[in-house]
Amino acid sequence: MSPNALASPTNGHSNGHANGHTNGTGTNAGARPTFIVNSPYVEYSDEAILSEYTYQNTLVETQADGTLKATPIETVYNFKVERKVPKLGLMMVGWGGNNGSTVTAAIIANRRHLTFRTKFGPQPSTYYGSITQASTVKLGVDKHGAEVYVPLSSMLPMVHPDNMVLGGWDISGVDLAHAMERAQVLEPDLQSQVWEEMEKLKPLPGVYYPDFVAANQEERADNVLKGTKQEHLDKIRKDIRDFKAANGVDKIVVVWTATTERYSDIITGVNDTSTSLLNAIATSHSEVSPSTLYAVAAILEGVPFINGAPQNALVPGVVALAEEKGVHVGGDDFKSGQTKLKSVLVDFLVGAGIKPLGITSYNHLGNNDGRNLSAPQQFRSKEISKSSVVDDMVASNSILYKKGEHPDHTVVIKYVPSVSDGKRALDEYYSEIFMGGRSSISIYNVCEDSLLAAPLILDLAIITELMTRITYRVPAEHEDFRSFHAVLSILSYMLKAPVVPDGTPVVNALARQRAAIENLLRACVALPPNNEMLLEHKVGCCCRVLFERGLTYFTFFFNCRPSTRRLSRLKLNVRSVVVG
Ligand SMILES: NC(=O)c1ccc[n+]([C@@H]2O[C@H](COP(=O)([O-])OP(=O)(O)OC[C@H]3O[C@@H](n4cnc5c(N)ncnc54)[C@H](O)[C@@H]3O)[C@@H](O)[C@H]2O)c1
Ligand SMILES: O=P([O-])([O-])O[C@@H]1[C@@H](O)[C@H](O)[C@@H](O)[C@H](O)[C@@H]1O
Repeated sequence: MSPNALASPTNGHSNGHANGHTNGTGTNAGARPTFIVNSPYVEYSDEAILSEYTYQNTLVETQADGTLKATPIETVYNFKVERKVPKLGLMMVGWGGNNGSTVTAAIIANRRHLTFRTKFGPQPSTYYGSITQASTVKLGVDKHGAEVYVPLSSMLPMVHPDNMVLGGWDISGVDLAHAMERAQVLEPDLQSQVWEEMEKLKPLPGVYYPDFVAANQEERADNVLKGTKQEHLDKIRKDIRDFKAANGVDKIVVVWTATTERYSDIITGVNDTSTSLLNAIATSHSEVSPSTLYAVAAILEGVPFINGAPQNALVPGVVALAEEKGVHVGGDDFKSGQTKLKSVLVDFLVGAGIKPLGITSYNHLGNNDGRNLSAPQQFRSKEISKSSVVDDMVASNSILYKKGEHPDHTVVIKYVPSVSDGKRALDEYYSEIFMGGRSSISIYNVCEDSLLAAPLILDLAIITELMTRITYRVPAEHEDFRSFHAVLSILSYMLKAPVVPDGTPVVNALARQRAAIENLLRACVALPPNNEMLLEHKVGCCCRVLFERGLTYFTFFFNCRPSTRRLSRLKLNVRSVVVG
C-alpha cells in the first residue's frame, strides 16, 4: 500500500453499510435488504435493478389572449442501476487542508468505531451532516397510515465511506497527521487515536501556479511539481493510474478541496473548447488554472471531477471534454453553512409571500481558507458563489419582485485568525411584510467550516459514483441505455453555485434540491415521488383508509366546473374505507 493512500479495511465489510443495514435492493451477499419494492414495474436481477417509471410534468403554454394552458404530460423512462458497489478511491486535491485532513481522520475514526473524550463526555464517531450516511427518506405509510422512514443510503446500492480508499495531492508536503494538527478542527483525544495512521499518509506533489491564489499561500507551497503544464497534466494522470493500480480500486472520484482560485478568463482559442484547452495546456498557456488542469487530467483518465471551491474550474473546454468523453463533472463550492441556511430561509420567506429587501451576510473565520480569501481576487470568487444562491427563489415570485428586481445582497468575509476554523456567520434578513411592515431576522451562526464541509465531500463522492452506475432509456425514443448528462446537476444540494447543463434552470432552494435526489432514487425503484398530500388523512370527515392487500376502487369527486365534472377512478392497494 503506497504511503499516499488510506486503505479501505480488510475486516469483512463487504460493500458498505458497516452499520448493519444494507440497501433496499441489497448488494451484500446474504445481507437482508431494508426493503423490496412490490411492483410489476421493477425487476431485480443479480446484476441490476430495472425500473419503468412514468415521469409526469405539466406543459404550460401561453395562449393568444395571454391565458396559460396547462397540459399534464407523461414520459415513460426505464432506469437501470448496476447493483455491484465498487471499491472506490477518493482522491482529493488539497488533501492536506482543513477539509481533507478532517474527512480522512473521520473515516479512520468511524471505520474503527472510535470513541473519544470531549468536554461533553465520551463522543462516538459519526457521519452527521452527510445525507447519505445520516439522513432518512419517507418510503411510504403502513396500513394505519403511519409514515415509514428508511436510511437514504438504503434506497439504492451505494458506497459506504468506511470502505473508501483516500489519497490525493497537496502543494504543502505536510503529512496528514500534522495537517490535522495544523487544521485545529478535531478534538485532541481523537487526533491522538488516529495520529499513527494519519502520519503515514503523505499528499502527492501538487500543481501550483501562484497567480491563481493569494500571495500568502506561497509559504506552504513546498510540495510542487516542476516542469511544463503538459508535464503536470501527464504526471497527474499518472498519479491517478498509479493510485488505482496500487490500491486495487475499481473506480475513483476526484474532489477539489484545495484553495480557492481567482476566476479564469474565458478566452476563445484557449479554454472555450476541448481542443483549444488541450492545446493551451500543451503550450503552457498562463490562463490554464491548476483546478482546470486537474479536471482535464481526471476526465482524460475517465474519472469524475467535482469542484468544491467557487472558482470556474469547469471552463467551457472542460465541460466539452467531459461531454465528449462521457465523464461526469460537478461543482461549484461546497454549500456548508451560512449559504446553506440562506437557501432555506429565503425559500421560506419568498414562499410565504414575504419580500426580502436586504440580505446582509457577514462572516469571519481564521483558517487558511479565510487567509486566502483575504485577497481580493480570491474573495471575488467566493462572493460570486455566495451571492447567486437566492436568484431562483427571487425569480419565482413576480408578485413580490418585478422582472430584474433583487434584494440588496451583501457578502462580507473577514479573516480573524483567533477563531480558526470556527467560522462565525452573522446575517440579517430585512423584509417587507403585510401592509408595508418590516421584519428583520438576525442570525448568529457558528458554522464550523470543516466539520460541515467534510460530510459534503463524502456525499459528493458517493452520489457521483452512484450516478456512474445509473443509465436510462426512453423506450418511445431509443432502445439503448444512456448515461446521465456529464454535468451532474443532481449534486446541487451540496453546492452553492450548481453547475448545470446548458439551458437547465439553476435550482438553489435546498428543499427542492433534496427532493430531486430523493425522487430520482425512488424512480430507480419505480416508486412515485412523495407528494406530501397525506390525502388519506384529509378526505371526508375523519375518513381513514386501511391499506391492506387486495384491490378495490377508491374514487374521488373532483370539484370542477359543473360542465366538466369528472369522476376519476384510481386503483389503489386498499381493501376498505373506514369512516372513522
Ligand atoms: N465549509 C468549508 O470549509 C468550505 C465551504 C465551501 C467551500 N470551501 C472551499 O474548500 C476549499 C478547502 O477549504 P479548507 O478549509 O480545507 O482550506 P485549506 O486552505 O485548509 O486547504 C486547502 C489545501 O489545498 C492545498 N492546495 C492549494 N492549492 C493547491 C493545488 N493547486 N494543488 C494541490 N493542493 C493545493 C493547500 O496547501 C491546502 O492544504 C477552499 O477552496 C474553500 O473555499 C470550504
Ligand atoms: O457555505 P458557507 O458557510 O456559506 O460558505 C463559507 C464561507 O462563509 C466562508 O467564508 C468560506 O471560508 C468557506 O469556504 C465557505 O465557503
